[in-house]
Amino acid sequence: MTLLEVRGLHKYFPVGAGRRGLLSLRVRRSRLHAVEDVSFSLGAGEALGLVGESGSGKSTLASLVARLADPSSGTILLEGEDIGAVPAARAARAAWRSHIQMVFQDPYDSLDPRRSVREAIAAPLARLEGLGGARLEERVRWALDRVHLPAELAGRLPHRLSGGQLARAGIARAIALRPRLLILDEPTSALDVSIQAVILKLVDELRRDLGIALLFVSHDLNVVRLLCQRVMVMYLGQVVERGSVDAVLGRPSHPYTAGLVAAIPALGRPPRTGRARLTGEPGSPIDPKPDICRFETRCASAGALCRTRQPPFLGLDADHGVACHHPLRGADAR
Ligand SMILES: Nc1ncnc2c1ncn2[C@@H]1O[C@H](COP(=O)(O)OP(=O)(O)OP(=O)(O)O)[C@@H](O)[C@H]1O
Repeated sequence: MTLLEVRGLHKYFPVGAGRRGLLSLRVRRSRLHAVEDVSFSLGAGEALGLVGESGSGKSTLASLVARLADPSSGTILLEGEDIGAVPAARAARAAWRSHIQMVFQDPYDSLDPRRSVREAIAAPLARLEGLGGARLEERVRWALDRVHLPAELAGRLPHRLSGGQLARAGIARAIALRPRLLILDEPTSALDVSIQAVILKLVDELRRDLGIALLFVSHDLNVVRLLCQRVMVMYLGQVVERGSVDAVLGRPSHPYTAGLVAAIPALGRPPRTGRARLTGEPGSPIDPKPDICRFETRCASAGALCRTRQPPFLGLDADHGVACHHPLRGADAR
């Protein structure tokens, strides 16, 4: 069953003071294209990884789907209901608010330093579900138990918890509302490597046991491979490749994906070198030329077509698509 459907989502940020054209009376403002024409769907209980270099638009897309920010245009459907049209300021009180929850990189973004863990978990339950008394306490206990956080830590303030305990508390707060979709933005990047693995295992356990779908933002393709069934690769605000983890990371078709995959440090061997290696810097996301492939400046396969037309999104098979005029095939991809 489709839980989430996103169609043609855009997010522009105005930049600079604006310029007046020579022959025009209108002031033209520059725009930063943070998310551009993004479409995807997510099934109930499914995990979708969102990968790409810094600045590719992952966090902006996550915050649009979490309805913490308003899209410039496009549609976001949750179980068929159009939640994208509700302004973010009102979304906080919407009936579907508890169905989508976000876990941030820094637990302090969701845990008030002056509130105990118990209060942090209880507040949204009281506000959104009107829970109180024994039922509220029972749900708080349930959430703590699900994330394996000892009940005796519930009275502590966030600064008296370890990094791993804080991460668990942030997840407990989100799952206490029994969401259908959990959005995790680099949830473990602030943690020690040994604790990261434990927290990721916990997230996977919650997805399996509670049937929560995950939108998982990460720099780390190894983590996405372990945790997700599907993956979406972003470059300068656009989705350049999408599909099952096996297809996209096993047989990448976009030269950019191939570059990211080649850079994965596998156990016991250094990152690959050669054709697939990513070099150069991404172009500017401010007022990008409309008729040009965004990756053209870094692409070894770029030709005349790439400099005159944006590549359309092509379906390669049932669950694998790529936006490239010259997709890689077979051995090219490695
Ligand atoms: N509030 C904002 N105002 C202006 N520009 C913004 C704003 N938020 C993000 N951007 C810009 O939008 C683009 C996408 O940023 P975003 O944070 O979504 O990328 P990201 O892929 O999540 O990067 P990272 O992995 O570093 O978090 C960047 O160019 C960024 O500078």
